[in-house]
Amino acid sequence: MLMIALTKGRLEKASLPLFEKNGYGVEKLKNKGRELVFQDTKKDIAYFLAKAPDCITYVEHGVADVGIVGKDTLLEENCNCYELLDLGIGKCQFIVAGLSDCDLWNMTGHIKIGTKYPRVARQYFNQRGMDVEIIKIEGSVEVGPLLGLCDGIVDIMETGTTLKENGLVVFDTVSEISARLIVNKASFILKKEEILTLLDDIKSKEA
Ligand SMILES: Nc1ncnc2c1ncn2[C@@H]1O[C@H](COP(=O)(O)OP(=O)(O)OP(=O)(O)O)[C@@H](O)[C@H]1O
Ligand SMILES: O=P(O)(O)OC[C@H]1O[C@H](OP(=O)(O)OP(=O)(O)O)[C@H](O)[C@@H]1O
Repeated sequence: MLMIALTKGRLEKASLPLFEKNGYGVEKLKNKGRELVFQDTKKDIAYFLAKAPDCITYVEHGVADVGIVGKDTLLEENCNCYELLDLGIGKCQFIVAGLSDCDLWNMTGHIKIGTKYPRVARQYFNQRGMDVEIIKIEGSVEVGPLLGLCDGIVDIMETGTTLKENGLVVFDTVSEISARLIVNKASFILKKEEILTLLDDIKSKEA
């Protein structure tokens, strides 16, 4: 039996078609209430829903054999597991943004950056040789520069609508993001065949 941790929310919705179109029985996941653990109706697989960093924790501890998590979370958290597949879903970018009248790169003095991803932001600004203060924000990150909490943000952009509607512009792209399939290291030895079958089933057939 394989146990799969799915990131709740956007990635959960984007992952379901990958399973569905390849003969997996995920209808209970599609029509769920508050239930969080589901048995596949066609395969010997169980799925459960968790927040992205918790998916990593469950996979690292071997409670889940496999997880589906965004590259953003993998870059932010230390993940001691195998990243085996780019699923090509949940595509977006890490960007640096701010108000259009802010010249972030030529600012002198104390620079403040708001982000949900302090590690990614710290690494980015360190690489540019910029000493900035990182302020951790849990969501609605675009509000930070608007209200003067910070000069710039490091956040996810998908369509660009949230930035645009809040009067912010992109200063730089940090990296591309998509959902990845991660695997517990011991599971990859003990359940190799099951895992390789899953990988083969759900990897993009167009490639
Ligand atoms: N527009 C987007 N905004 C945020 N994440 C996106 C977007 N598009 C794809 N993703 C991916 O989806 C994952 C989950 O995002 P989602 O918005 O569902 O939850 P979250 O905002 O990270 O957490 P929370 O449950 O606190 O809202 C992200 O980690 C990222 O990999
Ligand atoms: O480029 P867009 O298509 O507008 O998407 C980007 C927005 O989506 C995410 O926020 P989310 O909706 O997850 O809400 P949050 O701010 O509470 O994390 C992200 O943090 C951006 O704010």
